[in-house]
Order: sequence, then C-alpha cells, then structure tokens
Amino acid sequence: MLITQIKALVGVHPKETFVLHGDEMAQLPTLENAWLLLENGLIKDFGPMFTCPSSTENNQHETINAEGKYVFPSWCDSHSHVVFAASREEEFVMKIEGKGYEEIAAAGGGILNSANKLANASEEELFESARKRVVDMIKQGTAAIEIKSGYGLTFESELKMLRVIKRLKNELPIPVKATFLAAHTYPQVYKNDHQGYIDLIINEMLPAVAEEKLADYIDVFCERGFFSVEETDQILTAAAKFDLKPKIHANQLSVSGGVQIGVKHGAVSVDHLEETDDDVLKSLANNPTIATLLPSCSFYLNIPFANARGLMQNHAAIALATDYNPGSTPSGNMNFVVSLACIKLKMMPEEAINAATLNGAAAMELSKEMGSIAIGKRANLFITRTIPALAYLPYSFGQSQVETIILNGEIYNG
Ligand SMILES: N=CN[C@@H](CCC(=O)O)C(=O)O
Ligand SMILES: [Zn+2]
Repeated sequence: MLITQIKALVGVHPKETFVLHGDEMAQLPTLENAWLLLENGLIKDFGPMFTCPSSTENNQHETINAEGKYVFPSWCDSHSHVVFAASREEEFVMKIEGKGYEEIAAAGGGILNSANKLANASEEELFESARKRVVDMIKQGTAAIEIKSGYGLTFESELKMLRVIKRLKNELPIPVKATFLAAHTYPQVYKNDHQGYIDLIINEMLPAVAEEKLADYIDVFCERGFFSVEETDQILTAAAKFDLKPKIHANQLSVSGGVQIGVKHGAVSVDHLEETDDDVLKSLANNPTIATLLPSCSFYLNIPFANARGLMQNHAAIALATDYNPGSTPSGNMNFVVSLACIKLKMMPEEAINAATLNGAAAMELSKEMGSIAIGKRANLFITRTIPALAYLPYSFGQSQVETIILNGEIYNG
C-alpha cells in the first residue's frame, strides 16, 4: 500500500529511539507533504513527495491519497482492564451522590463487585465482551494493548481471566500483553488473613500462571487499604523467580511508596501517580521505569491529575494509557486521554502524542515494533480527517478525527 500527499507524517523518530525522557518528549519529528509505503505488514519506506515512487510503480500498490490529512502511528494503550463481566453504573450514580472510590469499595462495591460478577461468567462470554471492547478501541486508533487480570481473586477465576487474555492475544490483529494482577484487592474470605492470600498467589497461582505461560508481567495495587509496600515487595520478589517483571498500580489514592518499590524491582512501569511528592519524582529521575499516567481515571473519579510537568522536569519517561475498566475509567478512548493530557496535565500536544505512542509502546516493551513511523516497524497507523494542524487532534476533544485505520499494512474495517 502506498499513501501519498500526506499533509504530515507524524512521529518519524530515528529507528533506534525506543523511549523518550523529560525534554526529549517535546520532540515529535514530523515530515510534511510525504508518502509512506507499506509492504508485508511493515513500514517499507517513506519520504517527501518529490521522492515518491513514480506513478507506474504506484500501479503495483493500492494507493491512498491523504491530501490535507495526517498519518499517525497508532496509539499504544499500556494499561487496561478490558476483561470484565459487567458494567458498574450503579457505582457511577453513588459517586454522583457524593460517595468516594474507597467508600464504595469498603461497602463491597468496587473490585469485589466485579470479582463476584466475573466468578459466574464463562470464558466464552468474557472473551466475546472483551473482544468487542477492543474492536471499539481499535476503531478509535489503538493498535497495541496491555490487559490485566485482577477481577478473579481466586485460583480458578484469575486463570480464567488470563486464558481469555491469551485467546485475545491469539485472535486479535494487534499486539496484546498480559499482566497478572491477582493482588488487586483482598477477597472477602482473606480480609483478615492477608498472608493467606499472598501465599495463595505466590505458592499456587504464580507457578500455574508461569507453567501455562499466561502472563508477561506482574501487577500489584500498592495502595492504602489494598496492598502495603511490604506485601508488594513480597509478591514482586516471588514473581521475579518466574521472570515476571512488574508493571504496578502506585500512588493512585495516596503517596503509597508504590513508586519506589516498583523502581527497586526494575518495574517496566509504575502507573497512576495521581499522588506524588518530591521523593517520588526524584525516584523516577533518569530512570528506565516509565511513569504511566491515566488522566481519564482522574477525570472520572474526580481525583487529582498527575504531575506530568514535575516528572518531565526530573527527566522521567511518561506514557499515557486509558486504564479502561468498569469502576474507575469506563472508557477506552485514547484520543480523549491525549486531549485530557494537554488540557489537565498541561502536556504539549507533541509530548502527549509521544507519550501515547512511542512511550506507550515502551511501557509494553514493544517499541522495537510499534510506536513510531520507522522502516521495519509494524504498519499499524491511522489517517486523520482533513485537519488544519497537529494540535487540532487534542484540541477537538470528544470528537474523533481518526478516519482510516491501517493494521498490519491493510485497511481495517472491523
Ligand atoms: N486501582 C485499581 N484498579 C483499577 C480500578 C479497578 C476497579 O475499580 O474496578 C484502576 O486502575 O483504576
Ligand atoms: Zn488500572
């Protein structure tokens, strides 16, 4: 496929650039009036229009004229919980009435509510509903995703969720990474026996997950009222023996120590970070652990927005992701995330786009194949409608400017 007359080809980073830290995030190399050639599912070549392969050569390729339009590398959504059995709009109404996230969770809502619903759902039902959610996300420009377990909380249900994610990995046309999150909350029966549940995770679940190769990463919700730093440390230490690197939930509701314990264990990413202090920012300075920010969670829960500028001033790498889940973020729309990052985190459009593409790919260890326009990378991208400028994309929040989806070098129609 040959795409011609592209108003601007966005994210043409050097092939060997795999992640961007601090002020590097402001650099979003863009080629104006460009062409892009895709072959065998990969990016074959690109350049300015005056070097475009001649029209006779063009006849060998399906050609798309993208005059007035931008071509972006697809969004890489590195944090989601899209496998769940039922929505939780009743909690949405409780929130409007003034109840907080922790209050709802303490009353048996929240994650436990989702776990009860998931226990009775079949693998087939979970697969089908999650597949539909991901297809909707693909249509909004996402073409790589991380998916967590964590609504199982028993041996059987956690493995059931991970098998569903494995099937999504096999059947969806985009890269999928799986994260084992049994340590999402304490199930009711272990409410007063935390060590009992941790032992179950470490001695029974982890070996089974590793044996079936069901997970790429380990996650723990390290938070006041959930898993303490010591408990997180124990689980991450055990997971390391099975080569599962951490991607953890940290500092969502309090300065929990989650970021530092994640960094200590060489986490690929520490996610949320709505609550930070100077020590947290410094712990990520010049660090390979990526800070994954989830502004649509802040928006929905009415909690603080993360300190993106402070992180960038400390030369941290920031990724942006949706956190799509039925409790704290019932939305998988990366376009909205990028808009919120600009509006609420005060990220510049270039910074936000880098965070949602190359750094999102890095937060799934996928940036050798995804996240930018570079020769040899997977041809997953989207073409916008006719738009006046790059900044128009986040500016026009809540409206989709994504017109054509290309996955593995072919137009995707769902
Ligand atoms: N905070 C922990 N996990 C999810 C929410 C889970 C839920 O409420 O169902 C999150 O990332 O926001
Ligand atoms: Zn989450």
